[in-house]
Amino acid sequence: MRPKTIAVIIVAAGKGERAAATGIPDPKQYRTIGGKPVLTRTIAAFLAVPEVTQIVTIIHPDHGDRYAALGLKDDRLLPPVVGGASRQASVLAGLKALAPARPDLVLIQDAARPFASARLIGDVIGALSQSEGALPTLPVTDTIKRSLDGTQVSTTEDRNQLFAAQTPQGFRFGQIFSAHMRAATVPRQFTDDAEIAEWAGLRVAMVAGERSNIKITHPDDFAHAERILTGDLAMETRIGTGFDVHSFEPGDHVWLGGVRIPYKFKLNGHSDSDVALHALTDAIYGAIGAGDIGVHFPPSDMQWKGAASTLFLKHAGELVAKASGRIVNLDVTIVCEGPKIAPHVPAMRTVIAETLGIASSRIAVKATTSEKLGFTGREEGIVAMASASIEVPRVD
Ligand SMILES: Nc1ccn([C@@H]2O[C@H](COP(=O)(O)OP(=O)(O)OP(=O)(O)O)[C@@H](O)[C@H]2O)c(=O)n1
Ligand SMILES: C[C@](O)(CO)[C@H](O)COP(=O)(O)O
Repeated sequence: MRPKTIAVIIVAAGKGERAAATGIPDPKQYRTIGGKPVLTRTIAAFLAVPEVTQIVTIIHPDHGDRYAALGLKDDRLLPPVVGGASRQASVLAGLKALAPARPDLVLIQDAARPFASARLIGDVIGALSQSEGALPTLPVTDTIKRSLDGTQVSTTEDRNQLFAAQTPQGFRFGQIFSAHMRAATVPRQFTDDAEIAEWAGLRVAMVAGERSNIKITHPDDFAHAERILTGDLAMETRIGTGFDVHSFEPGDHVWLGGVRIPYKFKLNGHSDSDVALHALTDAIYGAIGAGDIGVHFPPSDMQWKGAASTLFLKHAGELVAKASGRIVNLDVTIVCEGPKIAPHVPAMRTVIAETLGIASSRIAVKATTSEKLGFTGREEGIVAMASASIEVPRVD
């Protein structure tokens, strides 16, 4: 397959009025964090991703000299383009500038978010293989109130359905370009590109955002940004392991890795007995110190009788999100003489990826026989072993 062309629009044409501080003349995107201008950091984050083929920065008409003073040089950097009076208008200016090159994909990024990681950018690109749009989000952790007059609480929202949107937001170029062109003709301001995509009827998938991917909006966000750089708000990596065994009984199929595989036996157990998903689920629980599958889904509870094990895996993924964590990678090994696992590995990776909302490149499924030794060798059952690597906010 032809490599995809992936362009990036970095919108830097705002005035940064809310972040302005007395005695500091530079707008926020030209101020420094850790000695480097915010905009330089944002652009560098995308230059660090080899799949990115071109980057266009949208600047304010008064900031030409400031942009030139950054001294940025790279073959993939296009000349800056002047933006409009709103973020929406600035993005459209970027899309128009890219139209002659017509890239396959476009990522739209706020200059004011200097800490998007290469991994986050990769996840957004990865999600675009299955979705028309990809949006990094974080679950809302504060209780959210609605007020009709700004002084009295009117209602409390159900935060379980609320997510904070970040950038980069990724799209197929042609689709977001025509959506933006149409949006420019209606009397409505859209605050992000995902909202324009939703309005145009495009499907936008959520990928896990990052706590460190802050938008510098207010003066104290600079201190916050310095703390991110010095590691005070850094993430740490946790490892969890999972192990599961189920015995065979007469039957005609097994569930493994979320896939139904015809076989001469079935696996005995309370749920669908998917050993591979059980081991993975326990590995995730283990990495975040959240007990094990039996604690959350007791076998004594009849509601889990025959349950699809994707339900358990999804729950573990939700606990990771609640802990503001993110799955780095998962690895499971299935030990059995049969059925043959290899033909089903791609489908298993897809089910696991979709259940957890992560890229399938973060998932490995492997299989081995035990050389006819032991209970797996005698075809009495199947074993699965898994490990999970998960990043969570550092605790000291
Ligand atoms: N006319 C505009 C307005 C905003 N942006 C960009 O959109 C991003 C998100 O906007 P925001 O953080 O609100 O920036 P400002 O508009 O600069 O901030 P303020 O509203 O405080 O002036 C920023 O990188 C900003 O430079 C833009 O390119 N063109
Ligand atoms: C696009 C955005 O970063 C998503 O959170 C945000 O909406 C941009 O900031 P603004 O203040 O709404 O312009």
